[in-house]
Amino acid sequence: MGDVGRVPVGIIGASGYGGVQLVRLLIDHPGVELVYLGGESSAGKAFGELYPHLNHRVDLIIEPIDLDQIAARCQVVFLSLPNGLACQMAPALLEKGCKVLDLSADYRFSNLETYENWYGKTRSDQAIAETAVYGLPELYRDRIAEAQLVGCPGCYPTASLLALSPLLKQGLIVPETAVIDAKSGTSGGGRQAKTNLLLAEADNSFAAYGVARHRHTPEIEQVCSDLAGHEVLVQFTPHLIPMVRGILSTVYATLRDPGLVREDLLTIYMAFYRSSPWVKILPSGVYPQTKWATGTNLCYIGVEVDPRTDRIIVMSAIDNLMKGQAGQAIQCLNLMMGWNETLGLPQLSFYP
Ligand SMILES: NC(=O)C1=CN([C@@H]2O[C@H](COP(=O)(O)OP(=O)(O)OC[C@H]3O[C@@H](n4cnc5c(N)ncnc54)[C@H](OP(=O)(O)O)[C@@H]3O)[C@@H](O)[C@H]2O)C=CC1
Ligand SMILES: CC(=O)N[C@@H](CCC(=O)OP(=O)(O)O)C(=O)O
Repeated sequence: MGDVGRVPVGIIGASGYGGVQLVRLLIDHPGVELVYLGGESSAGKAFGELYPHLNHRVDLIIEPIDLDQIAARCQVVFLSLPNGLACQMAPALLEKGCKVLDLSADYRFSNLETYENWYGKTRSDQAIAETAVYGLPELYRDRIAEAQLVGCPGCYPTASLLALSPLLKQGLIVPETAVIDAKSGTSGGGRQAKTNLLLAEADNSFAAYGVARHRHTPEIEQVCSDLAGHEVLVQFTPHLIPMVRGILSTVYATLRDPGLVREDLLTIYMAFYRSSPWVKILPSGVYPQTKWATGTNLCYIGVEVDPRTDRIIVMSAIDNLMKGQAGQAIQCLNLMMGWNETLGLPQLSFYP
């Protein structure tokens, strides 16, 4: 068991990019003790052997996955696994009373038919999926605080939804006109070897992929529909850019009231995110850069209006492994445990 007062926490999938980012954050988190790391091909290796720069801080061995044992040792379990595995593990952990935060797509959809159609996997745990809360704190803070199971958002949906939410919630745009043009660094694809993520393939190159069919589209649409109060379809195009960390999402939409100017919209965004410590609305005329967010859980948002087209253009920048993944999962953990949303997350920001 963990130290008195500290919550014992485990990570399944500790060797991956999400896993190592969780480890780096959790070893300095004052509320938790990291007691278990699990994996498949890495099982049996010392974590410090895989990540020597953390050897002096982490003396855990990556263990094979025994759910009974994990539940006996951990109060909270992070699942940082490829899609389709969390749904095989979460039910047993939940039944034994663990709180579960899943970083994959398995528990992001309330309707599993959508998941099955887009992810090509069959599921039989609709009842459990319905208990899961979508882990975007800026929209679902109260529900996350009560949840036993959180389905953490994808990286593109996080950046894109934070840009779109104030507009949808207040009916300021025609939802169907939303076009999302997003760019990600290569770490978004995970640590496993993939040809398109090799330096020789990705460097000095910039291209769209998954055009008109990327699986983050229905995830973004689910939340947009929730905010708009009716079914909304959006156009989402992701791009791979030659950098390691970061996402820049640029969102275009037609304003319902063509009289709105940039300053009006900035006031609306600032009010919407007034109680959200991890969203920074940039001053008038300043647009976000991905490097400002690197290593932080921050989402930077810049807003512009084009009076010639009556379109709003919103730009959001995050670190895909932080606000887009591990950092956001810890923000959710903080809410689930009744702690301050910022606990254990680095405050450093490159923009004042
Ligand atoms: N990278 C990103 O920017 C983001 C990723 N996500 C999602 O988070 C999840 C983790 O992503 P990421 O960290 O990038 O992935 P990685 O490919 O870097 O890591 C995957 C992890 O899963 C483990 N694993 C794979 N197969 C099995 C198995 N059969 N049983 C047990 N463990 C297994 C691996 O362990 P081992 O090495 O031991 O085999 C490894 O630790 C994914 O669902 C991803 O889609 C979400 C938001 C952003
Ligand atoms: C650059 C890159 O490959 N990015 C990943 C998105 C990572 C992510 O958030 O995926 P999940 O929804 O599976 O969690 C992709 O487009 O598949």
